[in-house]
Amino acid sequence: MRISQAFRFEAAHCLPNVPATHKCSRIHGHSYRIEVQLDGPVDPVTGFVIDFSDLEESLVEIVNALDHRYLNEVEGLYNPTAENIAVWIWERLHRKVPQISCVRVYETSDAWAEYDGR
Ligand SMILES: Nc1nc2c(c(=O)[nH]1)N=C([C@H](O)[C@H](O)COP(=O)(O)OP(=O)(O)OP(=O)(O)O)CN2
Repeated sequence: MRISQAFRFEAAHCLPNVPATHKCSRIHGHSYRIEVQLDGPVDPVTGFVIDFSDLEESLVEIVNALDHRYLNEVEGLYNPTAENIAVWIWERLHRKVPQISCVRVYETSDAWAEYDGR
């Protein structure tokens, strides 16, 4: 069974490794949407893969570390592309919730990066 939970955060960033002429070399903001997906068996008693509330609790620390921040200053996010944010979230969440199968980061409503640990 596959389940998913989404959360949002607002943050500013710039991309330090693009040319100075690239628009993303300047500080700008995004309303990020993150989708976390989990794969696992359904517990026959609860009917859950995992309780959404427990997953939400595991996400609180991660959201607090990102929400209303300048992402380049967050430890481990010197170059905060959508790809690198997906890996950053995966690494922190996977320690707490080993059933996660992928993390998807929407930087805009049209563009996302997805990481599944590979
Ligand atoms: N592969 C990636 N490419 C880009 C990333 C990224 O994280 N991974 N990030 C950016 C910038 O952060 C940029 O702000 C996003 O650019 P864009 O998709 O063009 O978004 P806009 O809202 O500025 O879109 P408009 O179409 O100009 O309105 C760039 N590339």
